[in-house]
Amino acid sequence: MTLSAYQIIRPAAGRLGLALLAGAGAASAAIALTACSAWLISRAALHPPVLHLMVAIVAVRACGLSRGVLRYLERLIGHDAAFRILGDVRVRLYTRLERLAPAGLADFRRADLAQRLASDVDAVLDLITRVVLPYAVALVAGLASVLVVGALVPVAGMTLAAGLLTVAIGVPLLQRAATRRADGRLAPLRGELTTEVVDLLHGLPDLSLYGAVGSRLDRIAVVDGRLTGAGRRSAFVAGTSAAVTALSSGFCVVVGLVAGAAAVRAGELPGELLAVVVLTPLAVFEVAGPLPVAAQVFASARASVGRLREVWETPDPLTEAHGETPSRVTEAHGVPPSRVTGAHGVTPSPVTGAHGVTSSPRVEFGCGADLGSTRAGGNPGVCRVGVRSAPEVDTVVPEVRVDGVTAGWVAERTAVRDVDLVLRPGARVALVGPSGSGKSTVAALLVRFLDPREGRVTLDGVDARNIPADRVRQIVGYLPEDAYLFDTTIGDNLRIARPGATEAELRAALRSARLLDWVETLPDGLRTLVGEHGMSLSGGQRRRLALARLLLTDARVLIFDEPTEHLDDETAAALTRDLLTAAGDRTVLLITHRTDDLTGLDVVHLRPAT
Ligand SMILES: Nc1ncnc2c1ncn2[C@@H]1O[C@H](COP(=O)(O)OP(=O)(O)OP(=O)(O)O)[C@@H](O)[C@H]1O
Repeated sequence: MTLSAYQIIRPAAGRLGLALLAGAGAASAAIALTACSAWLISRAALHPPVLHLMVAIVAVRACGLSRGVLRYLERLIGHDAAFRILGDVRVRLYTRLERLAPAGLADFRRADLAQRLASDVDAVLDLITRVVLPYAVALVAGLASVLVVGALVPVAGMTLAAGLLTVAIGVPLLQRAATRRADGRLAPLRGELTTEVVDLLHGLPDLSLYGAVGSRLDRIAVVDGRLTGAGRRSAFVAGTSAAVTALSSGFCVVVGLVAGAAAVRAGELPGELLAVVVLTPLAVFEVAGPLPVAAQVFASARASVGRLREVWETPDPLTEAHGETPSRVTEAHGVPPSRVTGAHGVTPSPVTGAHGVTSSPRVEFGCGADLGSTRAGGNPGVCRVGVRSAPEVDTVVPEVRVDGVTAGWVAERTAVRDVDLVLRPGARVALVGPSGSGKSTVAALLVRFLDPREGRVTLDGVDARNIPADRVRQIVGYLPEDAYLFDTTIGDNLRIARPGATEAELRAALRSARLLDWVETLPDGLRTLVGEHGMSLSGGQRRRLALARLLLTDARVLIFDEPTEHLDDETAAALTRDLLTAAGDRTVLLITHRTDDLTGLDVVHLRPAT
């Protein structure tokens, strides 16, 4: 998937064109204002009848007024276009990130990613308002001025053309050679510095304990030094470029004066036009003056756009299966006792008793013609889950199977190999295994954070790759080991799972997670702030709050990843009991290290991939 320049500007290409026209008009008006004024002053010195000056007087007024209006329009339309483009780029990137996370983002550091999403995206704005528009406007206005001055005094016109080419092309080329990619290094260095500072802030307590704060600060100082060096070099070159631009402008004025005076003496140029030839270059260089800076902005903005492209073009961790049976209907009633099977790496283990699955709607996954209305927009071959009749799909607990799955997070490493697992509707299964054996990876496969390299995960027989990831996650809920709590209230943290939830629903979820009694003792109740990462809660309260959030969803298959980690035995046993009770008739997959108390659960052992 590529991100071309056209794709970037497409949402506001028309507006950009208008801004360009307005900008070129404003620049031409400014140059014409100087030229007309110069002619008017020279001509007036000869005391002609005032009527002979009327056209020039009107032209000066018209140019003076239109310059301001057109400049305003250029800014207004240009920035409007740029912000539209910026908004579109941000939405595209966030959508892409959503698709990539978490498996596709393994190679990116969080702070650097934040830097890319903030200042690197802003560079797109610079690219449009400080590079594309100034260059385009200078091209139009410069060409017109060269033609006019050249028509009056050819040598002056050619000198002006040479001066403008020097400023627009020569100086940027020299700049590029002088900075030796310093400009291009600014964005990555800023990303590196942000990463180091965020790392330091996160790890400050540990670094203090080990007395390692100084060495981290030294590392930051090194990166900061490199960034300052690149910035200083860039600023020095910008200053030199400004000096060369001023010299070029002065040179064109002097040549215009000398060549123009010679033309007047030779009778080839009326005297009052000499001022036009001499002063027009000054106005043109007002327009062309920012071009060396624009070229510098271009170098650093190009690096930023390259960094955005890296995110955009990161290979998709999710794949779509081919050759799937078009559609399939499953009957959910009369669910037989569930069974867990294991091939390589998984010990076969019978499972007893489905838990109260009684509903019997017909649920369809796939791409049957009669489900055409549920086909996922713009993603051929991917179909949504459809329901032929009430009750809702979410009341049905599908059978989830993992068949001969091999998968990994990074290309060169395999996290799980040839895993088989069956979760019959209503089953209660404990997935146990040594640390690093791939238990969380199995969970990631079940919610399509990751797709199998070999084998397949199915929901009621339909390959999960044929069901949009979002939909899979509505059916299969996951409570990760490090479930994230946002720095907001208890209520808002819960509403992430169900934005329209009423207070009664929130309280019911908290009650199921055995947290309601505690919340009711708080002066602010559901409006209590939990702090960054939920730091104002205890470990057990954090987990119960995250559990309540998961219970608030309609997911019919619940995966709990080490929910009792770091809790004492008594609290752990109570939490396990509570979450199994709260799960009701939903399927439960409990990932755990603890093998001491798994009463009522069918135990599946996962062995490491290698
Ligand atoms: N997001 C990730 N990016 C890259 N590699 C990962 C990621 N998550 C897990 N891995 C790798 O996959 C392998 C299996 O890890 P996983 O977390 O699934 O094991 P686990 O059995 O859940 O471990 P634990 O019990 O310690 O949580 C490990 O080698 C780990 O390094």
